Amino acid sequence: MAHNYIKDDLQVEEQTGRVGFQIIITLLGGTLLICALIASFTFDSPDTGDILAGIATVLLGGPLVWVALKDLAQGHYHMNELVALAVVAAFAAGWYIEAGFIAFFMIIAVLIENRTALGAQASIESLIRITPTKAYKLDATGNEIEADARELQPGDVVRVRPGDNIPADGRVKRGNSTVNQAPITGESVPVEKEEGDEVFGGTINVTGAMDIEVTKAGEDTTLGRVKDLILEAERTKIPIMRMIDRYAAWYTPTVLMLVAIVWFFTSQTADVDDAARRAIAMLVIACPCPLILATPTAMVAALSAAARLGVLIKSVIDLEAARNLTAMVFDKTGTLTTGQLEVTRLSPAEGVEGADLLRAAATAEQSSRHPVARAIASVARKARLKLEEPTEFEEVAGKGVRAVVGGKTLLVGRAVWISEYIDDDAVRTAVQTAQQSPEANGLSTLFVLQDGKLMGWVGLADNTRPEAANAIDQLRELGLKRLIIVTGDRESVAQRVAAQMHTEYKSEVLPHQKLEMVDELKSRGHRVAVIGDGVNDAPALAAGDISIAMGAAGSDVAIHSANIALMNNNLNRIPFLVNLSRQTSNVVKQNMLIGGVTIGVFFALFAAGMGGHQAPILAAVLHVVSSMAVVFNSARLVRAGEDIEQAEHAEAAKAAPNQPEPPRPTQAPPADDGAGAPAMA
Ligand SMILES: Nc1ncnc2c1ncn2[C@@H]1O[C@H](COP(=O)(O)OP(=O)(O)OP(=O)(O)O)[C@@H](O)[C@H]1O
Ligand SMILES: [Zn+2]
Repeated sequence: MAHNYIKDDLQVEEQTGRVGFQIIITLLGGTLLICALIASFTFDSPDTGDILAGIATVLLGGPLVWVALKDLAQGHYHMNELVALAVVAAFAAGWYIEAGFIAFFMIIAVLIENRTALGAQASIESLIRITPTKAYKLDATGNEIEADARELQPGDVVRVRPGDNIPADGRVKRGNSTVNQAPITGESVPVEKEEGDEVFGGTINVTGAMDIEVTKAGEDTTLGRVKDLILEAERTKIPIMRMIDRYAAWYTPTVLMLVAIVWFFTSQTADVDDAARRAIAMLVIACPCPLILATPTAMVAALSAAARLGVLIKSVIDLEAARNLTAMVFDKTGTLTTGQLEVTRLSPAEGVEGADLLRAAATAEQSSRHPVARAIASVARKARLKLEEPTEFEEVAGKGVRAVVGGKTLLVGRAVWISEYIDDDAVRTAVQTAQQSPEANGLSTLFVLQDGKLMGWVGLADNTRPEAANAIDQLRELGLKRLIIVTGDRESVAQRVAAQMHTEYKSEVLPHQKLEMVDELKSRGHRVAVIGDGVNDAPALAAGDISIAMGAAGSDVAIHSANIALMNNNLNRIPFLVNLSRQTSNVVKQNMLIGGVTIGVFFALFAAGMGGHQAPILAAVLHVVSSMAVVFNSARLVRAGEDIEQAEHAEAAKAAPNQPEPPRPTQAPPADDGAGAPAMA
């Protein structure tokens, strides 16, 4: 904040309270000033006017001078000194009305600056303050008791009805519904929720009633994390902001010196009053508010626009850097594709039953969170297979899993890795043949090995995200030179996806090779963003100049491992980010120009005697106007991404009327139909 009337670290509410008090003082001072003006015109004796203006100046200028003195006493220079000095000088010269007006305009500037800054912060706060305070907890007998949402504990079960805010993060225990997750994910299309699905505190339950088992409550929820991150991001600084902080100490003395020089010469040639007016006007116009506000107001506005679309930028440094990216490395599974794989083929080896192959694969994969593991688990559930608990389990990143069940060792994973464990040449050839077979073409394949014996393979398919190709086209139009898909999956799958996206690709890459690729791009001078879902790509994410985690809602790891957390899975947020970064940079440049030109040009003009008798008040008005121009210019950024939002709203509205299921009453868990078992080959 430009003038430090208000401590940054106060809570918003307290700040708002302070601002309210200041408005009253300002209004009072302003009224007195106007009375003083009228009095000085209507009464012959100027005394009444002067007394009123004097009181107004003390009311308005008092705090200003007080803060300046306090700053001086603490040994740091701020811009307050310049204005304070101007007010004191005008007061000392007996120009009470001028002194009053300078103080008045300064305070108006401060109020609007603070209001707007608070406004931006408050918009984020409002995004955050949606955390509900009430919850309906179910006790052991199934009775609802009203409870404080902040006092919920993991394990509690709460009931939410249509229209309720969901009080905490949790998992649906009974019932189903659609949920508007926009407060967290920035996506207004409601999401279907059924038993076992994850829900987030602060999102809005739309159609049905659900019982939810709390997994995280209070500050631990996703909403709590998001709030912390946004507030932290606002405190971060890009280098130019640090530079301004550093030069601020030199600024005030330099201005004072220049003013002293002008004063020295003009007081000898012109009359002293004129010299004093010039000096006062120069002090006022030199106040660097517009320059100091130029960057932070733009950054905060951009951060809040991004947050609204579910793009959590954790530091303004990354917001600033995004505009200069030249390359992007995309993970495939879960990033460009939905990551919701489907088992489309079971291909048991001779003498093995399809069901046994599936059971073996599912048993080994039980504890894995990899998308392929989930796909297999889901089919096994639908086929109602009973699974044994492995006695040993190990996941080899980017390769597969190893489990020991009933004394037998199961290996499930990619062909190359599995082949390492096959002694029999004929079997190894069989794996290769299967891998190259037309049935496996375009499918992700997992081979299952039991005690060195091949049980067969499982084929999985994944769909590309509908908006992916378009998002990548936009990135290309934005001038990004290299767009590369890097995947651990096999060639034929990677090639198919890359063909749809018109990008380069690299397949069958191990996690550490993803990292090496990023390093290589960087060594060639590229500024690289890595976009991943956090599964087997954490090292690559860490290596990027900027890392972007997809679908971060619900995954603390993803939120924390990347510079930018995308709370939804919508890839169009990535070109939006690059655009936003460029817009923000432009706004900052415009602001600097507005501030620099106003201060530089008018400083010189006032030195040359512009404005005559009105110079001090004119300077105060110009200072307010230029500060406002900067603040409002920045505020334009808050609207960035509105087109995306509107398009999504329209889509949500279109989807709403023909929703497949009417609101359903709670309780009865939907029966599992057991259908959907995959085709047996
Ligand atoms: N838990 C697992 N069970 C079985 N196979 C696995 C497992 N984890 C990895 N694999 C095998 O290793 C390969 C590479 O995995 P990795 O996670 O690196 O990439 P991916 O999921 O295929 O795609 P992307 O790299 O685009 O995310 C997978 O295609 C799969 O064949
Ligand atoms: Zn100022």
